[in-house]
Amino acid sequence: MKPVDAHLDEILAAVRPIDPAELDLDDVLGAVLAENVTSPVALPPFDNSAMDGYAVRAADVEKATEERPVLLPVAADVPAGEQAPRVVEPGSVTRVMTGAPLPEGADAVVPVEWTDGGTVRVAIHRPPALGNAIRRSGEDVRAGDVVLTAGTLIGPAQLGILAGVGRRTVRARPRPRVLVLSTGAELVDPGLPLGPGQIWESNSFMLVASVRQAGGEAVRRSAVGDDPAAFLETLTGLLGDADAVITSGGISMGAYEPVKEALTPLGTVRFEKVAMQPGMPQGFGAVGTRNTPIFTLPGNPVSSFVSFVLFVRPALDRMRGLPAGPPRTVTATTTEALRSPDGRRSYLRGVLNGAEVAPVRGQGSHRLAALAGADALIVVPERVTEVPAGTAVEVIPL
Ligand SMILES: Nc1nc2c(c(=O)[nH]1)N[C@H]1C(S)=C(S)[C@@H](COP(=O)(O)OP(=O)(O)OC[C@H]3O[C@@H](n4cnc5c(N)ncnc54)[C@H](O)[C@@H]3O)O[C@H]1N2
Ligand code: MOO
Repeated sequence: MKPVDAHLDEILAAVRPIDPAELDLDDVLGAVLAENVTSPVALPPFDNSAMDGYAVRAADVEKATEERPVLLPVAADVPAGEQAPRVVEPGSVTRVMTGAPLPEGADAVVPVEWTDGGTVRVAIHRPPALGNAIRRSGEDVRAGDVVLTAGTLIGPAQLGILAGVGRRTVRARPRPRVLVLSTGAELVDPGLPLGPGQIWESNSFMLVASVRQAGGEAVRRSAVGDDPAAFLETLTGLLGDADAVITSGGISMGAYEPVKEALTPLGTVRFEKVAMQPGMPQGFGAVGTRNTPIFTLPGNPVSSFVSFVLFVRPALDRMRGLPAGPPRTVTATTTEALRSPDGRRSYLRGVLNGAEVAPVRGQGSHRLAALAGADALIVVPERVTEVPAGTAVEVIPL
């Protein structure tokens, strides 16, 4: 059987980062920057007030106390968005709002809470320190500074600074578009009634969610029947400009294996057994004129889920231009004894609790409810068949 690591290596060697494109800011959440972004201006662009209050010359109000407030005329009023009067003359103040430009000569802002809030004259009853509540031009970013580097994953905060430096579009690798197809004549869409021998289709929902969580966009097509020709037609029809395809089911040793039967003659998808439990039957290759990578995952729901974590997720990372490799593991102590088949690496579902991990009840690869109660995969190496309680094990947090 093929080792897990060899299968992942083969996949990572075959998939390439998606070409960058000029993307609108509204479409870049989850994309990965393909340029260094510099700021054309300083941020803040001008000295401005950090509080609603009064721009003053600190020396004018240094003697202010609760008992003896200093009374000064309000010479001007500057809301945010207005240009400041050129200068605040000694012995007067300018009323300012948060974000308003500071008038020349002002060296402190007195928050309105330290005053009587006057608009013609103001009584200030507490002296500000020099520079109080002033945000200096360029203290966040200087003009020409690189604010984000190529390879950065764009999240909400990164979107904030892109907009903050005035960018409407950026060059970035878009999120991979993934077509998700599930196969099986026994499958019925949730929401519809079940007939005899039928079950509700769950893999396509789980895999679409996995794709989205992994930073991709997904298109779902559930319950393609068990006819290889119909499967191939559906695949070809939906392939379009997808960056990757995931299928579930139809790849093992049964009499009706539409995915395997449809794709094997193409010669571009390899079906093999990978030394793991669950998820032993695997297929990977390329389809269509654009050599779109295809992952044919086993139909058992837990097998599909684990295969995504081990193989598809790293591949999507590579396609996004992010560092890609096996899932991150932590070490924990198992609270119970574990069993694993000889020659296969097990990924047992478990619950991680600090430095301890407990396997969930029900390790069968059809046990969706048990999977839903887990938040980690406990890794048992190929040659290990029994792990006593209290042993340190590697764990993949989910
Ligand atoms: N004789 C053998 N039988 C099986 C072997 C084997 O080596 N020899 N391998 C077993 C293993 S391991 C797995 S995993 C499965 C993989 O089978 P397929 O990928 O062909 O999947 P199916 O046969 O279509 O389905 C398996 C199982 O999962 C249920 N299923 C499938 N798709 C969905 C879905 N979208 N939503 C919910 N449930 C789904 C399906 O009803 C079956 O119960 O093969 C073993 N057999
Ligand atoms: O390898 Mo299968 O994936 O056990 O259920």
